Amino acid sequence: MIVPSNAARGGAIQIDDVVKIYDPDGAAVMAVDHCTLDIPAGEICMIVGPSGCGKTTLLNAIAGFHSITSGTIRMDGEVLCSPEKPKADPGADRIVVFQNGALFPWKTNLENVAFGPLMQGKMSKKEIYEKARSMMADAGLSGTEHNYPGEVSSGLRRRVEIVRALMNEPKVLLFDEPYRALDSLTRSVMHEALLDIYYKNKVTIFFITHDLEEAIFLGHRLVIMTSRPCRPKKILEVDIPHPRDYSVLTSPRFREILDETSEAVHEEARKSFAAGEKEG
Ligand SMILES: Nc1ncnc2c1ncn2[C@@H]1O[C@H](COP(=O)(O)OP(=O)(O)OP(=O)(O)O)[C@@H](O)[C@H]1O
Repeated sequence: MIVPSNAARGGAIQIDDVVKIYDPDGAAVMAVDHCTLDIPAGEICMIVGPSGCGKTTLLNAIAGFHSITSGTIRMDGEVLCSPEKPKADPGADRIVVFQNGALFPWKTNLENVAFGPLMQGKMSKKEIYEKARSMMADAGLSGTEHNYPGEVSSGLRRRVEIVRALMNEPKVLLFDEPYRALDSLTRSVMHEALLDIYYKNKVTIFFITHDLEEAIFLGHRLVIMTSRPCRPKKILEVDIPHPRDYSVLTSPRFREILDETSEAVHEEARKSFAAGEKEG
């Protein structure tokens, strides 16, 4: 296994036999079915599955937005949620990166990045701004500090979103199809931005996507989910070394992994379509 090098920082997620049933006394929609998955600290774990299979439900359970019905989710061995406490407490250690429109348009990029820690008041204003500037520089955002989000390209805006999340020193970043509906060129810029920032921070990344090529390009590991209710159908290490760049997309190994996985993904997509799940 290609183990990323930040186990010390934490952020390992253990999903153990998790079930989620919405509206158990009424329509009883089972979204997650006895799902077990261990994500080591610092891994980019790509969750691939058809529309409506239950991926977001799992992400929301980790983030603490929704309860689970049974099973346990732990982070670094500590229980986040379980039958005794079905909903995890949301926390700054697990942040959902909202990729579009979550920046305050009336604040500069620097003010956006500094906003969370300023609200928390745990550090001095001077320290916060120093840290914000340094993290922005690391993410290739020098020179954009005093621009408003609307004044920079969408690629730079997305970097600002991620840096804003990282200012809180999370252990886990959660992404829910952030690049869906973007054209492939813009997506490739986003992927580059994400990996650039990841290489400097090495947080655990739980990343949901429909797109197998995106999953293989970014991930240390692919978790292909079944159609609803979701549970891992196939888990595969992506044994292409990081750091990666776009030449990976044309490499023979990339094509081989795509061949090995696309049938599993399409089979689940067909089942999902036949079951009438909404199209994403
Ligand atoms: N609050 C809710 N009440 C009832 N059913 C729900 C609720 N939220 C989600 N569902 C259902 O649970 C199933 C899984 O939804 P979920 O959003 O987790 O899937 P997904 O894989 O993230 O889908 P997509 O890729 O389309 O975002 C779907 O059938 C959905 O309609």
